[in-house]
Amino acid sequence: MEGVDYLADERKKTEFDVEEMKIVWAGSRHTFEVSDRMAKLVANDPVFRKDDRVMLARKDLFKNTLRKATYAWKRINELRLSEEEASKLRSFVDEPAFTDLHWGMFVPAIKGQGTDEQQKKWLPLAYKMQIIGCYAQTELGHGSNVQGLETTATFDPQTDEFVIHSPTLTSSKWWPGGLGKVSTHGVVYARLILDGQEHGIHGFIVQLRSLEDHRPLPGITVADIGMKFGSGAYNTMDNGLLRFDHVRIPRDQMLMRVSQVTRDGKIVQSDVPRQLVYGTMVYVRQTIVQDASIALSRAVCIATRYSAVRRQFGSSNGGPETQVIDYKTQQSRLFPLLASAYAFRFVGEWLKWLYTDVTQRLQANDFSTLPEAHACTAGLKSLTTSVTADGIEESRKLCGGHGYLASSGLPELFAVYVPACTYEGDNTVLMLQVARFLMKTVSQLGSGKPPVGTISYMGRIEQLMQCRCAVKKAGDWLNPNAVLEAFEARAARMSVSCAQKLSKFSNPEEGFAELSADLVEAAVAHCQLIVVSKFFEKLQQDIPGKGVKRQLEVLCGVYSLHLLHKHQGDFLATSYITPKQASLANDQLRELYSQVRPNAIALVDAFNYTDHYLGSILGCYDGNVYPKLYEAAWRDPLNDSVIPDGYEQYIRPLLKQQLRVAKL
Ligand SMILES: CCC/C=C/C(=O)SCCNC(=O)CCNC(=O)[C@H](O)C(C)(C)COP(=O)([O-])OP(=O)([O-])OC[C@H]1O[C@@H](n2cnc3c(N)ncnc32)[C@H](O)[C@@H]1OP(=O)([O-])[O-]
Ligand SMILES: Cc1cc2nc3c(=O)[nH]c(=O)nc-3n(C[C@H](O)[C@H](O)[C@H](O)COP(=O)(O)OP(=O)(O)OC[C@H]3O[C@@H](n4cnc5c(N)ncnc54)[C@H](O)[C@@H]3O)c2cc1C
Repeated sequence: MEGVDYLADERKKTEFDVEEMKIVWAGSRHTFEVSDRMAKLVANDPVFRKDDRVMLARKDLFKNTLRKATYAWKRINELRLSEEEASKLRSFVDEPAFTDLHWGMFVPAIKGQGTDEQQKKWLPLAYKMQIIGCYAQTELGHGSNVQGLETTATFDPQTDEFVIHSPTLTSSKWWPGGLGKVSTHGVVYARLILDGQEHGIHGFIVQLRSLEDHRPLPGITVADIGMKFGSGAYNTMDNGLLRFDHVRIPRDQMLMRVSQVTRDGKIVQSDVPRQLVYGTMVYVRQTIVQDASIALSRAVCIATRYSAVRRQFGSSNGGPETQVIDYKTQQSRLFPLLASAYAFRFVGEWLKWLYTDVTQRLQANDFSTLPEAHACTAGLKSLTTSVTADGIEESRKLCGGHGYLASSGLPELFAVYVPACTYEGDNTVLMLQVARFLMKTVSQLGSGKPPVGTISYMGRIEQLMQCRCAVKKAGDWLNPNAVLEAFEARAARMSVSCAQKLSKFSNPEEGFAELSADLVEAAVAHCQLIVVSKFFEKLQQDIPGKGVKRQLEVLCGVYSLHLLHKHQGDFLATSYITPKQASLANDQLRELYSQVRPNAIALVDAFNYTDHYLGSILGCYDGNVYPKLYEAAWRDPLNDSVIPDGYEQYIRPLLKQQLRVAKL
């Protein structure tokens, strides 16, 4: 029935002010209002329709994306949207496109690594989209190991130019989004060669296509790399390949904030650390953490609403069957994901602050917090994307068979999301960077330089190595100090144990390689501690609205205790807790699930997602799932005719043959 809210009874159970929770989720009233306005603008515009996407062949799909991206740009200009509004609008269009890389990497690379003069020249062109850019770093043979890139940029002092060249097949650029068919320019990463000597990897602005007819410029070979995982999904993006045959660019197109090359071909290093060449990746990793909470919350919203609609077993006297959300097993799989979505939201908010802080310091030539910013962005990118990718797949399973339908929205969400575990740094490679930072911190303990920021707990290492958990009853696990100490002791002990094992190797690099699996586990423990502690910090803030803070306390409990339960091996092996205390944590967790249950629907309503953005019949706001599934089935092109194409050619002769066999 039109207009009926099938989840109304669920919504009546809510114990908190959902409107206020929407503000908490958005980050501020202003952000909420902008998001809400942009989401509705996109949802109400038929050009942004996306339910047909999985049916389209690649060429049509790509052209459709070009149409939407161009139309979005037109609307942004017509409505004179601010940068914030424009970025929200693009995100609600919800379709990977060349614009993601233009705004998300090309522009930030010029901003972060270009001199003032270079910014003045290139940014206005990019802001007006008079040039379209991509970020061309990865090569066919080299992705994780940036120092292993093979593309060369050789300075020619005769002409005051760099010669960009791809010396081997494996040096072909491979993967950059927007490169395959659209970008006119790229920030290309290459090995700088001056007078026959190598000077490491640097970024160069290179024009790739003519601004007149879009043809590749002389010496440039460029194409799309082909279909990727899933239908629809990331295939809207033209990830590309690119080869250079001695392509010449003016000297001033090397991004020169970190190092400058003079007219006579000498390199001048500024005070800026060389790692700032990697600055765009740090920026994007930070945004990926914020995006993880969005992707996970979408999947959880779908799975939660559908779990309240779906009923299986337990009917007595002809009454309705049990809502699957009432099964404890369903709760123990779903509610930790719900809590993780909120946890990632808050840690993402904090990471954005950290990034802004480090950027301001860098501008004042204070580089002291750069190593921590690198470790936090790398580690949290790795942790949150891994959990989110697994969480989307778990949400699909939580929806049973119907979760496998494209119309559930989950298969496409998964296919679009999973590469986040790989791009911007493979998750294992990034966790090893965190481990390197942890080992360095442990080795410097006692040097008189106290660890600060997210690593400051290491300053209490003696206490953390000796303390024992004081929990006596399940309710004691609700005490934030008990939980924090447990996570700190676990992280500290795992790091120290790795450092002790490492010290037995005469060659530290060999030891690091040998122990790398243990080191990744220690890094994960450290990153989980950051998320838990940032959730507790959020709860210290003034949070208005009836029952809002209480719900967040419950979710924080679910987040931390489900991790404690899942990783109880770590907590037991490091002798911080006893098996009895582990069991009490699990008892408390079960109790918390019961407290989440009546509020579950309202907690996902607080994400404020439109049905358009969710793109899921199972997750639609009114819960009217079955008629919508039935109607959607009829819209499938296969159902355009009763007798399928191919009947005469294949099915009929087959059946005829069966008939002949039967007559024999
Ligand atoms: C929408 C999707 C679009 C996708 C786009 C893409 O995927 S784009 C492509 C994305 N591609 C990728 O993401 C590729 C991933 N790979 C990489 O980022 C690098 O190759 C690496 C970090 C793995 C190794 O780096 P390396 O070989 O240079 O060296 P090393 O390990 O020997 O470390 C030396 C020192 O540098 C430090 N340090 C390192 N990074 C940073 C940083 N960002 N900041 C600050 N510091 C940093 C490190 O801590 C260490 O410090 P220490 O101990 O001396 O005090
Ligand atoms: C959808 C998508 C979009 C992308 N967009 C861009 C873009 O716009 N621009 C761009 O430049 N690049 C882009 N990339 C490339 C991306 O950044 C790389 O794929 C990524 O950095 C991983 O590198 P790799 O492919 O070399 O993986 P590999 O390093 O080859 O990884 C293979 C395996 O080896 C393991 N491994 C590697 N090194 C180590 C180690 N030291 N220790 C232990 N294990 C290790 C990894 O964990 C992984 O299991 C994109 C990739 C994808 C999938």
